[in-house]
Amino acid sequence: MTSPSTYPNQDTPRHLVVMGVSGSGKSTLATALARRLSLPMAEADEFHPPQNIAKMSSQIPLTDEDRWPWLHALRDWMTSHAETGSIITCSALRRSYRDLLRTATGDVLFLHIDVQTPRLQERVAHRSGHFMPPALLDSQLATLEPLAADEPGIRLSNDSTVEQLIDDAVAWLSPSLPS
Ligand SMILES: Nc1ncnc2c1ncn2[C@@H]1O[C@H](COP(=O)(O)OP(=O)(O)OP(=O)(O)O)[C@@H](O)[C@H]1O
Ligand SMILES: O=C(O)[C@H](O)[C@@H](O)[C@H](O)[C@H](O)CO
Repeated sequence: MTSPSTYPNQDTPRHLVVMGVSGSGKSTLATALARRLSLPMAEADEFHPPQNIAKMSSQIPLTDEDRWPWLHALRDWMTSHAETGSIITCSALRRSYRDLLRTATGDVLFLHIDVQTPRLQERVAHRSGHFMPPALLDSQLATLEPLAADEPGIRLSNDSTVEQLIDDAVAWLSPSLPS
């Protein structure tokens, strides 16, 4: 995984994509980072068409065909925030999905929150009021292709507290943040 310091031009807008399977803590980290870095934020779940939400709610995993229009919409949202940069949550499970998101205007960096499976199972089992059923976690994990060595991003272990995660993310980003 490449460091953001390989993008030394601080004038280039930077989009941060907080990625990972369901329940990994994307919304929690992205909300805190958006506040810390004063970046506009979007939640990928808000970009799903109703039929995708209905499918997942019925315990049917999304296919690539279900995901492409959704990923295009997210990519376009990032491009529309090219002047400021942005932060989004997005599962971004496959390399090909990330390749598409990387076509947004500006640099696109991925922060993958990696959580041990038993901890994930516990989290999704105990959360209420969310459309995503715990039964879909296995398919999320099976679909996940972790960041490859040539993909600009970082793997963050979410066995730590939210505060520690934020500090790790900010420390990793700091070479590229305006001083
Ligand atoms: N670092 C952490 N330590 C302990 N619990 C956490 C941590 N991060 C998030 N959580 C908890 O895990 C649950 C899932 O978090 P969150 O909603 O942020 O995940 P998510 O990846 O956005 O989920 P989804 O994609 O399914 O919407 C929440 O109950 C949240 O409070
Ligand atoms: O790519 C996908 O299968 C979806 O984005 C899912 O990951 C959920 O929308 C999200 O995780 C909410 O729980």
